[in-house]
Amino acid sequence: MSERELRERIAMQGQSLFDRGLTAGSSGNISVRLPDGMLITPTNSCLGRLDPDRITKLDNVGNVVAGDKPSKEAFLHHSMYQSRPDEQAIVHLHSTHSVAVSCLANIDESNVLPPITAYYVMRVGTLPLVPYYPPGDVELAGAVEKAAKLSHAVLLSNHGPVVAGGDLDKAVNATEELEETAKLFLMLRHEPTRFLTPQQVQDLAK
Ligand SMILES: O=C(CO)COP(=O)(O)O
Repeated sequence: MSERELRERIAMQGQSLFDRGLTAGSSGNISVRLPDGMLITPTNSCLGRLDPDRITKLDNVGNVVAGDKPSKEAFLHHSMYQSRPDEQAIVHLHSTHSVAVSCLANIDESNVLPPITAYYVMRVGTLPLVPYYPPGDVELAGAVEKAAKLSHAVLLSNHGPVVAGGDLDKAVNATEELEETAKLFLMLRHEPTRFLTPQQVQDLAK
């Protein structure tokens, strides 16, 4: 895809997420890896109303090459790309149910959500919890770099999900699968529940 097409794709996916209530106000950010850097949504922009021409282009060391001031999470996106060399796009949202789960006490911090459905296992798999740091904090980027070595999807404590994918559509689809599974988890939390067995999870990897 050309850089022009990638810019339009980011704007289209941002609008789709916004229109369906998966991102509110000016929360969230999206990036796509380029051979010489990345495209990332500008800071304080509403993902539902992105202007493709104003999406920021950063070079490999984080200098702005084109577009508006970058998202304050540009370091975090950079760190995730460092840990996941095969991933080409990253979505970060403050989607309601994922944020709710990120605030729960007594969860398994090495893998926050149990294997509720096969699709969750296939699209997300493992979800480590990243300790709390303020948005845009360079220590948050460092903690994400560490957690992302374990999975392409991580959950920021009291903040929201960050999900990488082989392309932007895959990153968006995995983020939505995570949000739906967080919703199911909250619905089932106080019910006796059958999760997929370790063998059933293993079979999905074949
Ligand atoms: O979601 C956000 C912070 O986590 C929004 O920050 P930006 O507007 O700088 O992208």
